[in-house]
Amino acid sequence: MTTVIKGGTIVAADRSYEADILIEGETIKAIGPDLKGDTVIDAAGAYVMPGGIDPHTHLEMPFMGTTAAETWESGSFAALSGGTTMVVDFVIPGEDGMLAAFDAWAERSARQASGDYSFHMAVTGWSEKHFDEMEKVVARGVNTFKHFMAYKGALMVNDDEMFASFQRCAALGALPLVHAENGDIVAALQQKYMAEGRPGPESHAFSRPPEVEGEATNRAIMIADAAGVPVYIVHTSCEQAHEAIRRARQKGMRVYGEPLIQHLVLDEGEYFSKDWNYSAQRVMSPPFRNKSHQDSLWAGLAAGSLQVVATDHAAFTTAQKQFGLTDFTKIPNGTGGLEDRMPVLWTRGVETGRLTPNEFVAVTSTNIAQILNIYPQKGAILPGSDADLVVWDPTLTKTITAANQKSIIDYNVFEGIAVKGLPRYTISRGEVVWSDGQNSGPRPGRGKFIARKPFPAINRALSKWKELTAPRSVTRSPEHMPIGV
Ligand SMILES: NC(=O)NCCC(=O)O
Ligand SMILES: [Zn+2]
Ligand SMILES: [Zn+2]
Repeated sequence: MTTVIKGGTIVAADRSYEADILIEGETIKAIGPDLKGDTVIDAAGAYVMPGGIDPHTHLEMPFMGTTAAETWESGSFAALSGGTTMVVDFVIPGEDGMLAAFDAWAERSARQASGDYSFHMAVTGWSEKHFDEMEKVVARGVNTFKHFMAYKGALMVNDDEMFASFQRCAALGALPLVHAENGDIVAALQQKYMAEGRPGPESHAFSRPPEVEGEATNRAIMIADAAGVPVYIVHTSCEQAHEAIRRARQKGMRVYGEPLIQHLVLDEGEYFSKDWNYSAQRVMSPPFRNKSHQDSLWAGLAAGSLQVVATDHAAFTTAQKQFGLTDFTKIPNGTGGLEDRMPVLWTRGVETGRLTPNEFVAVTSTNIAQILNIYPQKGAILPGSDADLVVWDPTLTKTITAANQKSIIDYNVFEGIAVKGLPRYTISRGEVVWSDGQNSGPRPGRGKFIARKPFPAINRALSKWKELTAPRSVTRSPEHMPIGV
């Protein structure tokens, strides 16, 4: 069974050109003019791009005394409807450890996901068990380990634990990921605002200023350098953190930064609404920042000092947000965005000239596939690549509203934003899983787990350089030593 995507302009991270794409089964067979197939997908007037990859989601995550309400079924369908064909979700171990948590995530996703997925593993403490389990997790196809420098008393790890885990990552060929906020200072500021009788959601932003994120980002980079391993900073939201990443990269360090679509377009004013629900629905960490931070993030994407755009989709209902009605520290942290990342980034990025279409593809798909070591299976339009594609129609428009979304959450943080540029078709491993105007519907269970191999090349380069530049002891002959030693 073959399919031809006809008449479109292929937009890859490195170039744009006109060609048809022949799909055989689940993969791309050929690219060229006048290709023929059993069925034809019309791409006239449209761009054909690699399907989006969201490297940061939390579907059905147990967190802050509740569980994120977005399910694998609703979340993966929401993703496909917005042009995202793969998500990478965070496995958060409980008391039973990493392997038991992996199994729970694998069971939920295998049953429900309609698009492809992969996992990161969180390291939430340090012991011999963590050390041993990390190797088994890598063998199961996970090459990224997440460290929370915030959420004190829950997920947070200290510097020595992070250093130990980063060294283990280096040895296993894995990449550490970091939520960079100084958790001690956040906890102290949270107490201060509560003690002052300021329990509203705006205090969430006050307790997590950009300096708290900048300091932790610098510290994470320093620890990664000491461990001889690259590092990926998740949800980079401010100039202070971006500056740390930029500076490290200029020094030759392999440091990656991930802004979220929310931080690029929504600002701190969201927390000053008179409507408690409205502000609480937007509580996430780090919080939304002001326009100057947004400008910094956009500039970083264009300049290449920031590489990817994610959502950190951690979607809680309004009722769940109300757990923090009298105490902002109890509002479950997180917002949605899976469905809207691609259209909002296109509208605010490409339509305004802040990003080229090729840069759009790089930050929504290709760079992510390369950093996570699944390129060119994903993130590419090349013969042999998975046929994960979006036929992107730059003339389609809609106004985002919770009333029409695929997500099952009862609000949308992008409510009222008019977007121009949407998928005409989303294709996942050769199958049309979304077509504008005709609800193809999700087929829970069709999504596949994508195993990711460790990164021997980068880690070998780093460890070789570390060895060459390591401090050397001085060998001194007896005549150069004080008498009696
Ligand atoms: N970002 C957020 O507020 N919630 C999800 C968990 C995390 O990534 O910190
Ligand atoms: Zn985080
Ligand atoms: Zn997250």
